[in-house]
Amino acid sequence: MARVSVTPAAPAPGPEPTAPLPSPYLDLTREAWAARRDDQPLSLTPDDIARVTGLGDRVDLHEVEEVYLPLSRLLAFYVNATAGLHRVTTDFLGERPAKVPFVIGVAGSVAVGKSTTARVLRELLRRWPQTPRVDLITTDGFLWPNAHLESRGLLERKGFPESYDRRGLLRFVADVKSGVPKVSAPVYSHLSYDIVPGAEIVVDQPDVLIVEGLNVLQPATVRSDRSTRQVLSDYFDFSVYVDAPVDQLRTWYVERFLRLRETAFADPDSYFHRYAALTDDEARETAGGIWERINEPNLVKNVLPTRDRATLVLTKGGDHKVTGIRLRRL
Ligand SMILES: Nc1ncnc2c1ncn2[C@@H]1O[C@H](COP(=O)(O)OP(=O)(O)O)[C@@H](O)[C@H]1O
Ligand SMILES: CC(C)(COP(=O)(O)O)[C@@H](O)C(=O)NCCC(=O)O
Repeated sequence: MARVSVTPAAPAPGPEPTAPLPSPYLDLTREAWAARRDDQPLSLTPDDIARVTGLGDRVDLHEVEEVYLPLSRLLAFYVNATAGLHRVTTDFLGERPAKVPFVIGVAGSVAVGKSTTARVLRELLRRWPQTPRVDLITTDGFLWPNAHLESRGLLERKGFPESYDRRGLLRFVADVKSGVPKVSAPVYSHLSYDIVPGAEIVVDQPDVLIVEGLNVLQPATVRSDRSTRQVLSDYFDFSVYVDAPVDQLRTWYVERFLRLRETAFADPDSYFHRYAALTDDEARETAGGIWERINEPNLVKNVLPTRDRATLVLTKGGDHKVTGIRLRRL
């Protein structure tokens, strides 16, 4: 009888199944990133910078030159490349080319500097010849009104995914992306701490739409029938996550609260007018309490887990200076 000898199969080539996956990101130092500016002249004056920053804080000019200008250069390349992709798709389909806005999401914690980043990017992108019309919306406009939140026990959950009209937000971005003219969004007021009845912001076929908010990179939730929903980031061509250590974020939140006490809260119409009379210690305690009850749990549970979905992560150290940049390349 013939003897059958069985040789053990050679191990499959490639890494062990348990080996870590390659990182989709390239990590750049601030210096390496700044060099990517490639002699692009700075097109913002100190007055322009002052205009785009919140609460009277100035964004350092070097910061704009070394971090945000190279980012706007990369974005200008992406805008051109994405327009090229649309052209080949419409050619393939035999359709007439239509103008499609380039959509950028800006995510991160409360107080990390999302609004400031988004406003600086808007000013820089407006200066590139292919993107003169840049619109910016913040997702707080899609928070449910206080009365609705209160009736569902969600007033202490402002900023959590369930506190937003997610369908309304998705429809808004989908409409803008598909070229619908004059798409309107509701408006939130930090003064009244509520949606402003009847107010709206209208977005009319811009070259670029920046969508800034805590939860813009939220993944799809699975429905009971196991189908997944569309999500906002399906409509993003690029996304930025602004990151900083949690302790630092708490400090920025409390500092901003102390400044608001002297500015916005001092207004008798402010929802938080009662905070204007707090002493420094009381204000620190109140702000720390809001941070610990609402903003930090939301950061840890809902916002931070979305960081790895961003195209680019800007990591900040103290003074809001960007210390490192991660760019998705896979
Ligand atoms: N790049 C920056 N340089 C200096 N200050 C900044 C910078 N980014 C944000 N800030 C300040 O930090 C605070 C929080 O920024 P903001 O953009 O309002 O945060 P968010 O929109 O994430 O809540 C504000 O007082 C703002 O002026
Ligand atoms: C309005 C916010 C939910 C941020 O909303 P976003 O624009 O990121 O959608 C947040 O700034 C906020 O007010 N949070 C409630 C707790 C607090 O007062 O800090």
